[in-house]
Amino acid sequence: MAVYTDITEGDLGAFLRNYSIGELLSYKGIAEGTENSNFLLHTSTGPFILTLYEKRVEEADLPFFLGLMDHLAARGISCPLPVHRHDGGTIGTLAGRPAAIITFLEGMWPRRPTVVHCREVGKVLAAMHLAGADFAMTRKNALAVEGWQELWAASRERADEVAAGLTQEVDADFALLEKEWPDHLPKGIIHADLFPDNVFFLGSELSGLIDFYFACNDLLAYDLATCLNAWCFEKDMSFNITKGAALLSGYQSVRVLSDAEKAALPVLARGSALRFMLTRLYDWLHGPDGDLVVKRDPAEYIRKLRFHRSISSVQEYGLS
Ligand SMILES: Nc1ncnc2c1ncn2[C@@H]1O[C@H](COP(=O)(O)OP(=O)(O)O)[C@@H](O)[C@H]1O
Ligand SMILES: N[C@@H](CCOP(=O)(O)O)C(=O)O
Repeated sequence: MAVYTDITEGDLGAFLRNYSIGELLSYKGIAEGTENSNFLLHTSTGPFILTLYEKRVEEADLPFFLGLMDHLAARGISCPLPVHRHDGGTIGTLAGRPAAIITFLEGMWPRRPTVVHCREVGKVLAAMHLAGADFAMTRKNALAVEGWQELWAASRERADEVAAGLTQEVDADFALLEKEWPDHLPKGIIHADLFPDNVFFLGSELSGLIDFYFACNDLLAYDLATCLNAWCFEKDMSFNITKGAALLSGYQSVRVLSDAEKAALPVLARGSALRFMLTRLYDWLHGPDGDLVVKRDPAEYIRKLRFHRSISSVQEYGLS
C-alpha cells in the first residue's frame, strides 16, 4: 500500500481505547501496498496492522472482507484475523476514514518468485476456493468488465501519452472481451489480487495470505488467470512456462479444472491483464503523489496483454 491518510498519536490513542490490545509502544506507516493506508503498531501484547480504508474500498463492503478472513481462517487458510473492539464490532473510524485492526502475519513476500512458490500459491488458491464455498456473504466484483469500462473512459483520452497505440489496442481488447467473456464457468469466492506481495512465506513454506480487499464472487478460473499474470512472468516480461506449469498443477492437485475452464484461460488471462493495466493506468494519470505512495507502472501489464493476444493454445501456459 502506501499512506494516503496520516494519523496523530492522540487520535490513535483514542481509537485504541476501543480495544484490549495493550499499551501502544510505537507505530509507523508502511510504504508497501497500493490501495489503503497501513500502519504497523507495536503494543505491549505484540504487533498488529492498522488499516485505514481508502478510495477503492466501500465501507459497506468491510463486513464482507473482514468476515471472509474469519471464515477462511476457521477453515485452515492462514490469514490475518480482524481484532474485535469492546463493543464486539471490527470497524471504527480514524482520521475520518473507516479503520480496522488485524493480526500480524509472520513471513515475507517473495521478491523473486520461484517454481516452488508458484506451486504453493496454486495449492493455496485452490484451497481458498474450496474453503470459500460455504461463506454466507456475497460481493459483486466491482472490477469486472463494467468497472473496467469506467476506468477506461476516465483514461482513454491520455492513454497514448503512456504508450503509443494503446488506445487502439485496448479498444480492440474490449471488443473481444465483451463478446467472449465466459459467464458459464464455476463461480465462488475469489481473492482477486493474489500477487506475490500478498502471499507470505517463511523459507519455502507458505505462511499465509493478506489483502482481501478486492475479494468478491466471480469465476474461480479468473483468480487463477490473475496468478498466472502475477507470478509467472520474468522481469523481461517473458512468460516462464515452468512456473505456469507449477502454478496450474499445484492448483489442480487440490481442485481439478473443467475442460471449459482450461479452454477459457487465454481470454481470462487477457481480461485479468487488462484489469490490472487499467487500474495502474488510472492511478498513473489521476492518483495522488507522495513520499509514501508508490505508483505501479502500467507498462508491465501492457506487455503482458500483448503476450496473451499472441497465445494460440492453452499449452503455452504450461497446461499438460
Ligand atoms: N496482517 C499483516 N501482517 C503483516 N504485515 C502486513 C499485514 N497486512 C499488511 N501488511 C503489510 O502491509 C503491506 C501492505 O498491505 P496490503 O494489505 O497489501 O495493502 P493494500 O491493500 O493497500 O495494497 C504489506 O505488504 C505488508 O508489508
Ligand atoms: N496488485 C495490484 C495493486 C494492488 O496492490 P496490493 O498492494 O493491494 O497488491 C497491481 O499490481 O496492480
